[in-house]
Amino acid sequence: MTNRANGRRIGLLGGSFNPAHGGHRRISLFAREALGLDQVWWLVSPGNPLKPKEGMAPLAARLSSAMEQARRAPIRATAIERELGTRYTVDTLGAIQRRYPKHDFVWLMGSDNLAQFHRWRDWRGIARRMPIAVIARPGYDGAAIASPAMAWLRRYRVPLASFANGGEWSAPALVTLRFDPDPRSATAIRRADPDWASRHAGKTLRDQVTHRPIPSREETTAP
Ligand SMILES: Nc1ncnc2c1ncn2[C@@H]1O[C@H](COP(=O)(O)OP(=O)(O)OP(=O)(O)O)[C@@H](O)[C@H]1O
Ligand SMILES: O=C(O)c1ccc[n+]([C@@H]2O[C@H](COP(=O)([O-])O)[C@@H](O)[C@H]2O)c1
Repeated sequence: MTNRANGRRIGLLGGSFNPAHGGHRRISLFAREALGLDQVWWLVSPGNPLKPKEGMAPLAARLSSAMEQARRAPIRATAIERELGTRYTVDTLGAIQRRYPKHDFVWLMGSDNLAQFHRWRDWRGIARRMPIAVIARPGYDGAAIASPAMAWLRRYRVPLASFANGGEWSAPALVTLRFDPDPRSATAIRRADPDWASRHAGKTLRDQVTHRPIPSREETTAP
């Protein structure tokens, strides 16, 4: 991967991770390889502004499941939004870029999120902050292509090669990653195990013995 003095190429995957699953791991490793990233950081959200709180396990439980899924991979599970005090992605990304000015970031998301991206706060502002890579997801690709956000974003589409060759990144830029789509979802896991959230209802971040704080400023070591 890249070998620049301090800066690294980082993919950011935000999500509820309620719970994390093998699909998150697989798409992260796929995106890392395809885009030539050093690491992927998972931003386990304290609360998606568009999702109901009902059925949402505590952050500590979701972070714990994310750490489990990220094991022995160049993936770092974080609760960075809790630490930064941000709720909206546009604010989170600004704060991360200020904290890590030497890193290059790319926002990763599944095509289900692109389909409703136009409902996110200042979504064009997000696209202007960093490139976006969208990962195909079974059942959502049609809606993503026809989405209001895509009507604006499509003019910024770039070929995968422009990312992978280690060249300069600019934004807005949209790259679509096509691979053997992964049908796994947290919804399916919760359906199969409806008590998942309630079993973890009392967990707090303090219980999280394995909780590691977010990477220190300009940290360069792999997780
Ligand atoms: N199987 C998958 N294929 C492609 N993208 C995925 C997949 N699973 C999750 N993602 C993406 O990972 C990010 C975080 O997803 P999230 O934590 O909401 O999991 P989820 O499985 O989509 O959950 P839920 O079913 O509760 O909506 C989102 O950008 C989502 O699109
Ligand atoms: O900023 C917003 O307006 C916004 C609205 C909806 C979702 N998001 C982010 O989208 C990411 C994916 O969320 P989720 O719940 O679909 O996994 C997560 O990082 C959320 O914080 C952000």
